[in-house]
Amino acid sequence: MLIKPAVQGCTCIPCLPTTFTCNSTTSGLPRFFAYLLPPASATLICFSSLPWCQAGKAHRLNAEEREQLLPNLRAVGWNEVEGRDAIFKEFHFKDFNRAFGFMTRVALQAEKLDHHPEWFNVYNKVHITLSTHECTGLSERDINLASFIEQVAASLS
Ligand SMILES: C[C@H](O)[C@H](O)[C@H]1CNC2=NC(N)=NC(=O)C2=N1
Repeated sequence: MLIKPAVQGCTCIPCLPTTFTCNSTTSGLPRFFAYLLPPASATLICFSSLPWCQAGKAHRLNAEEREQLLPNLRAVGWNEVEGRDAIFKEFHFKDFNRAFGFMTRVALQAEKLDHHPEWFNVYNKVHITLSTHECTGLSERDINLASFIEQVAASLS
């Protein structure tokens, strides 16, 4: 079942992926799988049907949600941090301008979402760790921000 972003989807993310497939409900909320294009090999990311600004307190992802969401992020280079409930990815760009441009675009969206990455930059490298203070661990906010970050990185490479 295909759903147009204008009808459903996470309104917190303006740069919505192009294709949505509707799945069964989880915890009473319909969930949507977005195939991010590019990259050519489709990446599967799940969004809540509600933007988190309306979704109340962030909750730590449960085992079922992790099983559903993390493999797709692992496939594009995100890894779980050892000893901490967070995800990490290292990005490489052609030069400092591209790295800083990437950070600027992510920063503006992070501020809009009120969800901020922990990051480190030197020259063309950007290290990003995502975790949610509010629940001291990984929440859907991190998955959504990682998805946005992937889209920005793909648009710059
Ligand atoms: C008060 C303010 O809304 C919160 O501290 C926001 C800001 N940025 C945030 N960023 C992250 N990564 N997690 C949060 O829980 C969070 N909360």
